[in-house]
Amino acid sequence: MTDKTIIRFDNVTKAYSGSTPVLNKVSFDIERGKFYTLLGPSGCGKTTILRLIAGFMEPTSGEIYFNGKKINEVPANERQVNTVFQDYALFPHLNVFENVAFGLRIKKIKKEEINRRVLEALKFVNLIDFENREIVELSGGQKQRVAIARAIVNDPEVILLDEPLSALDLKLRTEMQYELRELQQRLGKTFIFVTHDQEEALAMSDEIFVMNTGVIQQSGTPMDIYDEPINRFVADFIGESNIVSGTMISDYRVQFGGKEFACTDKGLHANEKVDIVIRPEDLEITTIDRGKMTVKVDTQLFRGVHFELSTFDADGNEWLVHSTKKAAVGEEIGLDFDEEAIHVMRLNETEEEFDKRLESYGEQQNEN
Ligand SMILES: Nc1ncnc2c1ncn2[C@@H]1O[C@H](COP(=O)(O)OP(=O)(O)OP(=O)(O)O)[C@@H](O)[C@H]1O
Repeated sequence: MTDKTIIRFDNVTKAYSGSTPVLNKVSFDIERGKFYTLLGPSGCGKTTILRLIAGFMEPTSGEIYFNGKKINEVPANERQVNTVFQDYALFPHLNVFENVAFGLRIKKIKKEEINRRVLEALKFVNLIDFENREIVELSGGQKQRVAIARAIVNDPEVILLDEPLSALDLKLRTEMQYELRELQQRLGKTFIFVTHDQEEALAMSDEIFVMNTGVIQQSGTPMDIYDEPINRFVADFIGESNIVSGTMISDYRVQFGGKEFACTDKGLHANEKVDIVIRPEDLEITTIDRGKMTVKVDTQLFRGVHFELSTFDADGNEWLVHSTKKAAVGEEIGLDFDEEAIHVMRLNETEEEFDKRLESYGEQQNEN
């Protein structure tokens, strides 16, 4: 734990009413002032983590710390945390001002201070002049902003956002992604954002926790996770990937698709079974004699910035290719790629082991 740590989960398990745990020994640190995203498929436990942070329930085992103090049993209204819910949870019978003022009125704060704080919060979310509007008179994006104003008016240290953009159409959703990120930076508060949309997570976050079935599979910056996925699940969930099985031959040599290739990985056992990832944009179309691999083009789509090809090697492995060059359907082509494009993933490696292994590659580079 460092001075910057605001929330710590230490081996937190949560089981609802005696059933199998929906969170299984989850540990992580959240630093002050950063934008975090919990990313994962439906039912993996993202909302459960938010509820535990908010204090809507207690963990079955493990400890939760806030600013270094254990808060497992601290009630929700005594935590420095506010939540923005998926459906906004606004009061339809109150206008915009009263929706934002609601929590402050309950706390019996003076009228002048309520006025000042509500108007300040509305200004923050660009809703000045909207204070007398009824909720039904607002667009989806405006309702969203009222919900955010209602969270920030309490001046919490942490704001939790549970899929807050999922009800918006694609265009507004993209606009709100910029807006939320910018708002977080202006406020300088810690945001913990839940989504199952990987593009949203990559675009908005300082740090992403990729979750599956109650555990965090990998945490890191968007680029770290995209460039160095820890396993098949993460590689498949974040961006598009070509994933095949392979065998390590020796340090810096790996075999897949019936051929041997140079790679940048070391420290694995000879003959160790591994998974291989190559991103579609790292594959270049070339002639068969220049290619490291020969594949047959099955389909080709024009995607505006690139062509998207589905190709197959002789072993029947599919290789997706994103390229500015085009090929002909049915044609045999060569695929070229750098050795850095090959990501070797150990089977069942823990995040700690994985990080250590990658660090050792860095040390090697520094020595050279
Ligand atoms: N109150 C509850 N009682 C029993 N089981 C629950 C309860 N709330 C959630 N669950 C179960 O716990 C698991 C995790 O739920 P959670 O809401 O945390 O997932 P999620 O990742 O947020 O999913 P989604 O993206 O669909 O919201 C799910 O299998 C869900 O059915």
